[in-house]
Amino acid sequence: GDISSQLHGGYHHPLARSWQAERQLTKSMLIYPLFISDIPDDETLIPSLPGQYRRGLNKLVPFLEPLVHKGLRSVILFGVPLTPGTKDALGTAADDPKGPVIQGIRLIRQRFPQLFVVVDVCLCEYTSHGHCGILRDDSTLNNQLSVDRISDVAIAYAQAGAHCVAPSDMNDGRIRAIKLKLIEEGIAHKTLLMSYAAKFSGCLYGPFRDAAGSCPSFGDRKCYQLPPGGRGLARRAIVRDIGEGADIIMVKPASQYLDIISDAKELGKDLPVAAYHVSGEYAMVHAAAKAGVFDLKTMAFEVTEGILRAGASIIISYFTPEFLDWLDH
Ligand SMILES: NCC[C@H](CC(=O)O)[C@@H](CN)CCC(=O)O
Ligand SMILES: [Zn+2]
Repeated sequence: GDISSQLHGGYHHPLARSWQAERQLTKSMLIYPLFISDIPDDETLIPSLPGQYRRGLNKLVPFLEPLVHKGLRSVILFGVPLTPGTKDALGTAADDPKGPVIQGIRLIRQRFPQLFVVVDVCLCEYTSHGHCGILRDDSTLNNQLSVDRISDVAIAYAQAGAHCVAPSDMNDGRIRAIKLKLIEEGIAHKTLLMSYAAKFSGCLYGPFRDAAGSCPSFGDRKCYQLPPGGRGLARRAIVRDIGEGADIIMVKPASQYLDIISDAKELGKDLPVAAYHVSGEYAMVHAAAKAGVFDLKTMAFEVTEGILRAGASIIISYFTPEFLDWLDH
């Protein structure tokens, strides 16, 4: 037949097939989420997040040592305050210098200087109401108070040694506020600002909320996380956050939002795009593999291939420890 109809020759060999991919997963693309609690010797399995644990400060180093040895390059920290009475309406504990996150930053920076430390910035783990900001009397978010508080927390984490701060709150204007305060504090030159720019509401965060104890005590996050159908809103949020000074744009969740990752790459073609393979997506792959739908490792790579194909070059993934092993063989 017509010679232009012949494509098979281009991918008949495994190496040629690998050449067809614009990006291939490497260890340096992976960021591993860590749940750090305020009970020093805590090491508790998170039932809804297979193989993942909540750990206190005393358990972090022994856990991380072998992973760093295997090539772990970056972690993203989430604080899990368990001590009763820690939470309040303002999320005061979020930037407690004695809290698990700030102490975790210092410990990890000191023991693993080669690790790139990303810190999630939000209030939902520290507020009594569980929302990602400060509320008005009518229970809607007070944008100005929330942005002021979130940006203060981001600065505290940066000053404690975070290489990167990543606000996952989805309050309007927090990227600009954080960038301005980083500049005022004279640390903008050594702090990467990664925006959860296109973060969608939905049912894929359940296991995380179990782990972090960050469920909203009433209502939901539909008025500040993006509506799943809102592709235009996501594009507008991405353009806005790039304009406000984001150094990396993140899309979250990942596997059901590949069009948004592709949009982010198009709109932010000069920035790296990150994608967060969230707790529900991770748990889904485990549950399906356990049900015999497919092989776990095969699917973990297949999901990741799609996320990379869509345009991401950084992946936040709970599969990171396994990928460190799988990528070596
Ligand atoms: N700050 C929001 C946390 C948010 C989940 C939520 O909406 O509660 C994500 C953490 N950044 C959840 C991540 C996950 O599910 O893995
Ligand atoms: Zn939050």
